[in-house]
Amino acid sequence: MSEVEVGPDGKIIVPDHVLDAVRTLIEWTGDDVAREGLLDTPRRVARAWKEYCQGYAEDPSVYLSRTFEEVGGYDEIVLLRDIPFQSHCEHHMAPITGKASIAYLPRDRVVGISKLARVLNGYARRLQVQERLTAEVAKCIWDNLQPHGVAVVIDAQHGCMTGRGVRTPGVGMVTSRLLGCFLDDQRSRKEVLSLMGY
Ligand SMILES: Nc1nc2c(ncn2[C@@H]2O[C@H](COP(=O)(O)OP(=O)(O)OP(=O)(O)O)[C@@H](O)[C@H]2O)c(=O)[nH]1
Ligand SMILES: [Zn+2]
Repeated sequence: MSEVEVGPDGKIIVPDHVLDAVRTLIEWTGDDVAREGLLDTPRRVARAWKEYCQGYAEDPSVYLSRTFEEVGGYDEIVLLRDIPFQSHCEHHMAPITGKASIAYLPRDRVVGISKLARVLNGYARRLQVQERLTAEVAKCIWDNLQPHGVAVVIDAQHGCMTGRGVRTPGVGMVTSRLLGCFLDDQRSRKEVLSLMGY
């Protein structure tokens, strides 16, 4: 990822070639980059994209480095249900909006629950396909917490299918990645999917 410079106003300084790229796209779509309402748009668009894609500047596994072992012997499923998120598809750079449910069965330690949402956002704020996003979140939890099982289910709508192309608003894409006991043991799988509401 390229380094960013920040100005005295605390905002990212956008290099000229990035401004030019946005201007080129605006012109190509048919508008006039010199009209007043669009003068600052290239800078805003560039900064917005840096924010949409701020996951490139993060290593989500860092969020799972702080764990707690004193959990009163709790050894059941921990689930964060229906976490809203936004990502962008790598094919059209169109928004992917949806919700994710993330569960794990701890082995000997748990993590602060907000960290599961942080891991999700760390991967969502990149150019993605939903399948990879689902797999990356699951793998990160599996590798770093070494739990008995991990389950991630994502239900999302793709802007490239609603605002353009096939234009089918309201269609959800559902992906899942089950690891460990949630993959191997049918009862555990049923339990976690039912807690998630599936
Ligand atoms: N599997 C998968 N496909 C996606 C995802 N996001 C977007 N797509 C699809 O990526 C495909 C790209 O297909 P192409 O034929 O190369 O592009 P296109 O001509 O713009 O396709 P249309 O969207 O059908 O107009 C489309 O079918 C999209 O619906 C995703 O997260 N996972
Ligand atoms: Zn797309």
